[in-house]
Amino acid sequence: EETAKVKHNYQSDVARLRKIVINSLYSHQEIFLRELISNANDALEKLRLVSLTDKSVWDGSNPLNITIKAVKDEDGKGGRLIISDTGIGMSPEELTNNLGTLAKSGTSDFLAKAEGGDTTATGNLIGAFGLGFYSSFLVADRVEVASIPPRSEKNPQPVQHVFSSSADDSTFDVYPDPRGNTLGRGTEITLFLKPDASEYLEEATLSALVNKHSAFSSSFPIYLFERWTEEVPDESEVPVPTDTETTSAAEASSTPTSEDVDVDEAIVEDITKEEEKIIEPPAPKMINVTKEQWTRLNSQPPLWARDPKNITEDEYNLFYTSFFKDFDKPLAWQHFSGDASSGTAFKALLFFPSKLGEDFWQKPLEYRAKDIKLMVKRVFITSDLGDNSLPQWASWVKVVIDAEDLPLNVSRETLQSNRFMKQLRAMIIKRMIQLFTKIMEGDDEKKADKLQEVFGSVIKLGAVEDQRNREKLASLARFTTNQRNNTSFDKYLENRKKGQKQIFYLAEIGKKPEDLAQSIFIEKLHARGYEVFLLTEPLDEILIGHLREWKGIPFQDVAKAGLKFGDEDLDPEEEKEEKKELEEKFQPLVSYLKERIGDTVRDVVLSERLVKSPCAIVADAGGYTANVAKMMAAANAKGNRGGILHEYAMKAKVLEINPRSPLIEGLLRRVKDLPTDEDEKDLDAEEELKEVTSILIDGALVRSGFEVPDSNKFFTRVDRVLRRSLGVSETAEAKVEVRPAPPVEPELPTQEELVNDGKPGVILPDELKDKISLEMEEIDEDGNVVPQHDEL
Ligand SMILES: Nc1ncnc2c1ncn2[C@@H]1O[C@H](COP(=O)(O)OP(=O)(O)OP(=O)(O)O)[C@@H](O)[C@H]1O
Repeated sequence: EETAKVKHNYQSDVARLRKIVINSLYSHQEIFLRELISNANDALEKLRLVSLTDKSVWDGSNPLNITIKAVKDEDGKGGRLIISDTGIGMSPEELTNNLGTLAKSGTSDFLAKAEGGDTTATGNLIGAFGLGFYSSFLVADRVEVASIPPRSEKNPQPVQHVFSSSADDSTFDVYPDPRGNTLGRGTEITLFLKPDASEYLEEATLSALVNKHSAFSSSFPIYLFERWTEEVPDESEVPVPTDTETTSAAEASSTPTSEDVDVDEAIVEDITKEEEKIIEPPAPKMINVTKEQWTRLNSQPPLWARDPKNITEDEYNLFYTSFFKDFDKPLAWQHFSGDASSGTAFKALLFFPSKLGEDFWQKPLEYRAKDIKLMVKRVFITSDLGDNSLPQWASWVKVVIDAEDLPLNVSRETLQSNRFMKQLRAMIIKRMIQLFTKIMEGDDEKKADKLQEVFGSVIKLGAVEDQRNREKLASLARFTTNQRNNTSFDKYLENRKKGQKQIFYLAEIGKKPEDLAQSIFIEKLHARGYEVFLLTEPLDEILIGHLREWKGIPFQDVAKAGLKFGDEDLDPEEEKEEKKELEEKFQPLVSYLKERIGDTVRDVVLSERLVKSPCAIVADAGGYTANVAKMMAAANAKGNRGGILHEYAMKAKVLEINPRSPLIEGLLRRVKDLPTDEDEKDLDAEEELKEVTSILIDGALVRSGFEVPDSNKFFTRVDRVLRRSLGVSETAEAKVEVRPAPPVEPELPTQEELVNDGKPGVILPDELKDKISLEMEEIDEDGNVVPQHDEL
């Protein structure tokens, strides 16, 4: 060849990706066709977009389409598959950059995962990530891409180039196409199929595959080259008179050679001859002719333009997976049309995926919608809504929307200020909430559960983020309570007790609802049959903080002061009397504790919320609950101190004691027994009581989810109390004899010492130690084994 080939090395990520593709996606071989068609479709869309502003690129006359042609080798075994488009094409630089490098962010992480054998990653690989061009190597040993950009003012003399690569090369070549400009414009991808991929040479297979995966993925026509043979009367021949001899002569010409005819066929032939003698006149002479034709595969109008009544579930699923390149079927969809108030008629399809991509949760606040495909009269315009982009919580939704009468040749900037575009955002969100509601209120419980599983957090995020739709989204949010799962705020209110003027909740991030249900803060509520929301997700408490109330009823953190059952007024007289008595009775203990509590808590009160537990630490209305204190501590560890307010909030806690707990009664007795007279002071008893009190307060902190201020002291105290109850001396120390380490040894060990000492760096399990002997070889700088010296 005259033309110089330029050899390039693949960027290392490409080499890795190709390897993963070839090794791990073997069972998904067939996706290559969908990926290549999708690339061709993109190239055609780009051409059409460019031509809106530069007519020299495409004047609208010559066709925009995708063609597929299979060419079998002469020997009938292998062959080539050629996929062409008349799109934007690629210059030699673009061939090198687009096909030789991976420009996508997050690729490396992704590849590492897939290489580590993460099988969910392989599914994502096809879906979220998209393999694009590299999927060619699933079916091809070698791929040649010939491409030429359109003639334009900037590039008046484009030259058709070829990118060529084998599946196992670490390099690729780019060179001028020796055939010259055969394409005119666009790209032609030739796959030299692997021996085990020869099924993709069958037109029926190809046609079925396009119908399955790609029929909807392009609005440009996709043509398949079909070639078949037909038996037709040979019109070139003069009609033959009924003459047996000519017939057998004609037959002889189309019969295989004698070597090919086996015995069975010879017999069949005999029978045929017999029959011929009976049937007169003989059939006209037939010949085989080869017929060829380009058949359009995707002649149906796009799915969104069709009547929903005539569309099957399968069709929606297939459309979704191919159009949005998702590996999994959608969870739900809505097909709708209408006239926006701007006067623009449109048809639209909205899908909920069956899971949220990892990239969404990694950075939900930076995530931008990328799957809102705006079409005008079936022509793709943009998926960039610019300033009208969806709020984060909704940005994962997948929508195709086809407007009838938007001006086609407007720039993207003017498009964004178009009224229709401004309405689009609100319209999509409205439909999303509608679809959420429909599923939540529908009969399909499984689907509703799945919806909560996948989108539960997103709904809560929306309720926090989207003030306008807060009510609606919050009403879709579901929580676990001490009584049931999947409870909405409305359902909670239906279950409210008479007089109850608060919605009770308890929050601790990361805890399991079952564990939270054991909390001392809900002991009494639970025992009395009140329902309490158990909030365990980070967004839950934030949402409640934003809402403050539901239908006029305020939320009450049950770990905070201010909890009211609401039926206190209904308390019988005697109970009120009893309460007063208790307060008087426990007054000495309360006073004693108030002296002892120091900095940890602000006040000591008799508890209304405890049933079995002796005491609890409850946050003031303005203070931090244990949950918030933990989050603040984590934030402070990163260096931002909250100042005085923070200090205050950390300390704004109250110790509640349970007058019905025997432990507290016992404590009261001890306090009362303390001699008050200076002379009679029993220092031991005083000290003991102090210790017991400290343990009780610390225990209350831990039980209530807080940290003890000094865990060392705490355990020393516990230790002392244990000794006392075991009758062990409180001062006796552990008998210890510590042998000091041998003296300092600055010399490094010799090789021999090391070798004899169980071979450094190689650790064998005990049971193998005497079965395996390791032989050490010395290796010189060039990597050769140095001959061992004879042992003396
Ligand atoms: N038929 C084509 N015509 C013109 N350019 C193409 C064609 N096929 C691929 N390209 C170019 O090569 C680039 C890389 O293609 P590839 O299929 O690997 O990834 P992609 O299409 O960008 O991403 P994805 O397949 O995930 O959507 C494309 O972005 C495009 O610029």
